[in-house]
Amino acid sequence: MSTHTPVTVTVTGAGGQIGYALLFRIASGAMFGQEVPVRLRLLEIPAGLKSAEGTALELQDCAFTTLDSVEVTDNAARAFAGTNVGLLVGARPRGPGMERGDLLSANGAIFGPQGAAINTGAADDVKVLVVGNPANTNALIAAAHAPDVPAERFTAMTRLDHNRALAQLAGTLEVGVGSIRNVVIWGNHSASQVPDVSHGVLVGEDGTQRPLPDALAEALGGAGKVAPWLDETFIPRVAKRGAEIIDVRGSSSAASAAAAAIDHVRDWVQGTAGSWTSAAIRSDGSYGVPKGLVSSFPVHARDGAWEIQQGLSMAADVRARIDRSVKELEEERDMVRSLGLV
Ligand SMILES: NC(=O)c1ccc[n+]([C@@H]2O[C@H](COP(=O)([O-])OP(=O)(O)OC[C@H]3O[C@@H](n4cnc5c(N)ncnc54)[C@H](O)[C@@H]3O)[C@@H](O)[C@H]2O)c1
Ligand SMILES: O=C(O)C[C@H](O)C(=O)O
Repeated sequence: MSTHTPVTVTVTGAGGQIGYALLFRIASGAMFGQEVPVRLRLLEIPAGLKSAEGTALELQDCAFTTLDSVEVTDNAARAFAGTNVGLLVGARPRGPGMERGDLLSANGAIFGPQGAAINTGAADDVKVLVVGNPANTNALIAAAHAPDVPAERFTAMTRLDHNRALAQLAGTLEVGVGSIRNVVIWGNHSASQVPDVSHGVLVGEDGTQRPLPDALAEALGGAGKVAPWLDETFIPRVAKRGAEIIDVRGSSSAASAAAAAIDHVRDWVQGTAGSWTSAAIRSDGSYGVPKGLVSSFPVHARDGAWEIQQGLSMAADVRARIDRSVKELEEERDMVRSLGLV
């Protein structure tokens, strides 16, 4: 029997498709390791309760040694009482004829009350990852309703975009994903996001490091081919991968989103051991991103806190792309402000 204190994890939208891909991995120890028991709280709306209850039955049947308990509820206060990690997955999808303002307003009605429930009842060390879209601005809304929780504990997921970038690069370079380091996703989790390879390195089997742009030049057949490949192939492929998955699969990414959520929280809790990754976190004004916006940065984690990797140089085209993505985040923030949601 484990001597570790159990971690309480709340997953909203637990009856949905990401929930189904996520909960079994959390329960089996993928997020906190094999020594840490997990107490799961599954939050759904009444229409989703049956599905979540079915998932809870299956979780029980897995007999995971790391699973302490599972509770299903449609009551946010109950779901977040004492929670250490909140995974806010359930969101209102964009319906036919719905404008961006309608979508933000519908999500404000979800993330505002959930932020308030976290404020009232969550554990002092609570960490929140927002997955439900529009993730960055939903995180902003939730944080605004939790004035007693440090705002930097509300993060949004761009790890899936980061992982997609690694996979595209690994395919092009014909190397394993594990040999690619220091790729960054900047900005919003939307088509305006900025996948940036300019600081990337390729680590050889003997530990030698090579700038990623040089490795790409060799793979693509010349240094002059890198910029067009980044502009016309790599960046749009990564930024629009969500739409590609929806097109091919008939519904949005689920298992890859769940895997990215595991990566994000595992790194946040356990640390990144010197390397960096990407996460949307509250801006402290770094890299000219207005303070308070939840934007994706190159980050590393230490002692349970994200830190922005500082001092990276930036080419003019990367800067211009980041400015466009940040402008979109500012527009979303202004819209939720005008709706009284933050
Ligand atoms: N950030 C990312 O990289 C990323 C990647 C993939 C998907 N997403 C987003 O994640 C969200 C969930 O995707 P999915 O495929 O699981 O959707 P889904 O429709 O299968 O499941 C969503 C679930 O949320 C529930 N729900 C709705 N409102 C709720 C509320 N107030 N409280 C609790 N539960 C609520 C629904 O009943 C449903 O069961 C979507 O917004 C999707 O766009 C984000
Ligand atoms: O792109 C989407 O609409 C779904 C999700 O955010 C994704 O990136 O897969």
